[in-house]
Amino acid sequence: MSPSVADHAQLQLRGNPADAPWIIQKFGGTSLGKFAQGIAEEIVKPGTHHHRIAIVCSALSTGTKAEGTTSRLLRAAKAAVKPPSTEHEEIVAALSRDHIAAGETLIRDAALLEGYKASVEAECARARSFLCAARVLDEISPKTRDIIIGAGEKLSCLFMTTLLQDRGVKAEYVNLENIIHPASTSGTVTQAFYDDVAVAVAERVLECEDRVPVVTGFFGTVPGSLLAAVGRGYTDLCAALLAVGIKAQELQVWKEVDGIFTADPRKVPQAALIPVITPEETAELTYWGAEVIHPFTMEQVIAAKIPIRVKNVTNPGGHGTVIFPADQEPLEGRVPGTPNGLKPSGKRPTAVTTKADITIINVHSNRKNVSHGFLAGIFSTLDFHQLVVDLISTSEVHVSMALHTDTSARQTAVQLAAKELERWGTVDISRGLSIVAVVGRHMKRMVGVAGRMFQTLADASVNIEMISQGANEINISCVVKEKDALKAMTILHTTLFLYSEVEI
Ligand SMILES: Nc1ncnc2c1ncn2[C@@H]1O[C@H](COP(=O)(O)OP(=O)(O)O)[C@@H](O)[C@H]1O
Ligand SMILES: N[C@@H](CC(=O)OP(=O)(O)O)C(=O)O
Repeated sequence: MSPSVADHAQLQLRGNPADAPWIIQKFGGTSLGKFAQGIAEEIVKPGTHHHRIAIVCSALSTGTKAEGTTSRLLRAAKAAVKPPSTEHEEIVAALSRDHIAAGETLIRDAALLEGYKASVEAECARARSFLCAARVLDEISPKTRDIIIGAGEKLSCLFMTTLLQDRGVKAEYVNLENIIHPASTSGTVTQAFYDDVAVAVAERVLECEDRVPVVTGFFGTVPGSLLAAVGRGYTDLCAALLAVGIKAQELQVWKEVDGIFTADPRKVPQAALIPVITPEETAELTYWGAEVIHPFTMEQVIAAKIPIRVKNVTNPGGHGTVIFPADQEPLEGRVPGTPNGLKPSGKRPTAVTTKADITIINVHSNRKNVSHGFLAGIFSTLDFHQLVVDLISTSEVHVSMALHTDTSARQTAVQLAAKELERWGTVDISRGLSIVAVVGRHMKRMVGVAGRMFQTLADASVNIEMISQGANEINISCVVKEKDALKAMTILHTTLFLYSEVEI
């Protein structure tokens, strides 16, 4: 029997080449919202020439993450249990409209478009039914909230699957909503749990055969809840688990920057792209404000000796930044595209970064208490208020702590904690501060970085409120007034990154 027109069209589609190495590509919400066409035509499709590609998608955002689908679904979940608000219904209707509009703009094939629209409507109807159930029950469990936010990744993957098919790629929608067995969703999140998820996700992806898997970065209701256990940015972790389970050659995290820079390129135009960086340095940078990658992601992938490459959706030909330990060989041969191997030259700090919304709490002991209970008492108070200390500097009778107070809840918690801390002595609070951190693995063997850092800030009349060096010796941080942070970062970048240091 000769193939039908539809079969013929299917035969023309490009799929994954048999037995080629796997590359996992993770796309964030804003990249998908703004560059879906480029991702399909210039990244995924050409990727299948030499590799098997699986893509992991986050939920669409057209502007900032705060206005994106996940944030809107979280708002809907809140509104559902706050009658008489009908905001949840309006949000779901708007999400349906937005996803259908995205499809109408880019999907050319009428039949594919119709099928896509029906799937969007079905998915939105399902989200609506969970929200209505929450309204009736007058409560929303963490698991229900997980299911509701998961609709975001399902919608974006339905969109990307159809778009890829429309552009001649054999693609398969892979919904991981039920990938975790219900029996394992009680208890706590352990490494063994992540190992099981990695295996299950890889098995599901292998079922796609030559079709390019389009995988929901949402991977089901994890023990406790996804938001509590992993937090926002969980699609990075999902991509990491897939890369580990399938033994990928590389995990690519696609951003709207060329990779990791010596400073935030939006703020410091002279910042340079870092070709290779270690996971420890990346973790420090991420912690101090460079929003590059979810920290758990690195742990999982690096333990499996798989390099991570950060690349730019608007510059697919760029080398990007490879994250890999300096002293290891990757699982699958050399890291492709790193001419100097994994050991970049130059004995300078790697990067400088800042973190805003910092508050310092100073506690001066009244010496009426024995010093051994002093620190324990302070930390139990902070723990009670769920406050995390970013930096600490201490003597026997004086403690300064820098805390991230980016939400009004945290600001209130600091206020309450400070009141309670008065039992230990005099307490004062300084607000409106930023952390400035210099990070680099070579700093362990360099003399003079700290000296030059503080001299540079003094020369620029930047007042330093607090100083701290990380125990791993690859970061030196200080706290400055928020209004001085950009000046501090720029001047440190210019001074510390221009001169080589003396190695000891
Ligand atoms: N050292 C750094 N290198 C690269 N990006 C950085 C750095 N510090 C801060 N950033 C910022 O992190 C963001 C990461 O890229 P983006 O694609 O916008 O993130 P996401 O996909 O997580 O929304 C960029 O906006 C960039 O300005
Ligand atoms: N969509 C989810 C998960 C995620 O990973 O997001 P992104 O990849 O866009 O940072 C969120 O907004 O938290």
